[in-house]
Amino acid sequence: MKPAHYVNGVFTTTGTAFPLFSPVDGSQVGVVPEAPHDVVDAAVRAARTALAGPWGRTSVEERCSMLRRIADGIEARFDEFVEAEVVDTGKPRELAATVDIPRAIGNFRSYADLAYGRPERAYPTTVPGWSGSGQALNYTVRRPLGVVAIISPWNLPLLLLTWKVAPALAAGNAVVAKPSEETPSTATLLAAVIDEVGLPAGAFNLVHGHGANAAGEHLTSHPGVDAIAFTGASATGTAIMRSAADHITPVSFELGGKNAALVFADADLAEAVEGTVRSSFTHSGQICLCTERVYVQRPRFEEFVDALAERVRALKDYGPMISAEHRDKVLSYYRLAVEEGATVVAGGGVPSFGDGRDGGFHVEPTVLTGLPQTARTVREEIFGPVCHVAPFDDEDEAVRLANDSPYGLAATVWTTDLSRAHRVAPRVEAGIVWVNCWNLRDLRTPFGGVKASGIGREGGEYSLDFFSEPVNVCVKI
Ligand SMILES: NC(=O)C1=CN([C@@H]2O[C@H](COP(=O)(O)OP(=O)(O)OC[C@H]3O[C@@H](n4cnc5c(N)ncnc54)[C@H](O)[C@@H]3O)[C@@H](O)[C@H]2O)C=CC1
Ligand SMILES: O=C(O)/C=C/C=C(\O)C(=O)O
Repeated sequence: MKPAHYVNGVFTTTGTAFPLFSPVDGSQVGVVPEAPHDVVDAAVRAARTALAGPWGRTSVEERCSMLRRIADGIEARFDEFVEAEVVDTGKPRELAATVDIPRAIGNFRSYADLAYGRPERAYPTTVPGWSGSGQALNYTVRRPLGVVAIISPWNLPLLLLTWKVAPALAAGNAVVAKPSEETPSTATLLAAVIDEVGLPAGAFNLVHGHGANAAGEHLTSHPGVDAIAFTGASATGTAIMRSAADHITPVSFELGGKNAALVFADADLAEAVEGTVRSSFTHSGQICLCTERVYVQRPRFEEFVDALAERVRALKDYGPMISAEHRDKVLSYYRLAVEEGATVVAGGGVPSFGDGRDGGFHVEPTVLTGLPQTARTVREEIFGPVCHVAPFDDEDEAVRLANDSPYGLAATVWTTDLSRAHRVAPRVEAGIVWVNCWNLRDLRTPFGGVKASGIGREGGEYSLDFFSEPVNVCVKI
């Protein structure tokens, strides 16, 4: 299915088309329509109208049933979704088939369960001295925020889009979504499924296009938008927040990370190495949760670096960077690392496959050592298949190094000492701390970051809270 906007229940390709390239071999695989301002305006208007119409009158039971049917609809077209995700991102098919698409289905099912079973609190109130009984019943009802703009990135396109769309719809909002300009295909398929399920026109709208000075910015600065949920770069979060400030629009932000792994000398080293291969190199490091800083307790430092480097040199079946631009950015960090004095213990360049992939946007999985904590390579998010490994001496130093970052999204602690795990985890300034694992996700848990890694929490009830407004009703008895 070719990328198309979906506005008020109608597919359209209005707007200048821009090319879509395969990250695997650099070939052009399609075109994407850039939504002009009037298409974005029409989407926001359609969403507003939907709230005043049948969509605004749906019960939570009806919405949850629709969410389940959307999940079924994605499942019925599973292979088509996998193919579209692979074409757009170049990620290994297995990753799309075992993570991205199943997780999108899971997002709709889990929010259907959560929204349906959601309790609210009531407070029997007595106010001494109040004329009459002085008694009341206070209870809370939740009302949707209204028109919600959802802006999603290219790294986990359907997973991250549906992570926001599902709770937004469950809570009764009308959605205008803009996926990344690099990955429009699964979002268009999602619109097709939503169309088949028969959501009232305007409840879900999709516009394609770029971010700054284009469809994305027009949407996030739109006075008709009541809330913005965004996942992407921290710098983009800053820009969106500026637009949102004009209308005091609430935001939920999942931003970048420069995530640390702490490997203590008592860790199961083989497990820590294998875990770091996953945490640093899954999807070629293009996940905000990926580890880019590894700190290893000094007695095991050399052993860890040798074992990690050997595993990383053996990685062969990895995907490309999303674009030529992003590849160039990652390679500029590989050069910067050397200028800053790094030792490149694995990778560091561009691979040669001897086939069509040489026209694509691959970079080598890379392990660095030898940089000071102040190096830009150690402080800035690279978002590629690279980690820097440095030694530490004791627990306090490990925590200090982990926290010495403008970001605070995720961290991993590798230790067999349970007391240490419980001591260290709460001291790390991050939204998520994994112990002896990485990216083991439960969709009910709070998800988000501190410092430059975001604002607010999504996941489970946290998303339902963001996408709704609590209203206190006080009934005098
Ligand atoms: N989840 C994460 O943490 C992600 C981090 N990144 C980082 O960001 C860098 C840049 O990648 P991009 O694709 O440019 O990420 P980005 O943050 O610019 O793009 C994410 C989404 O925001 C939209 N957008 C961009 N500027 C906007 C604006 N001013 N107003 C409204 N919407 C806007 C984009 O069109 C896209 O849909 C990457 O090199 C990587 O380091 C990128 C994607 C995801
Ligand atoms: O929810 C997950 O499992 C993964 C989330 C990843 C991001 O938010 C990201 O890479 O931006």
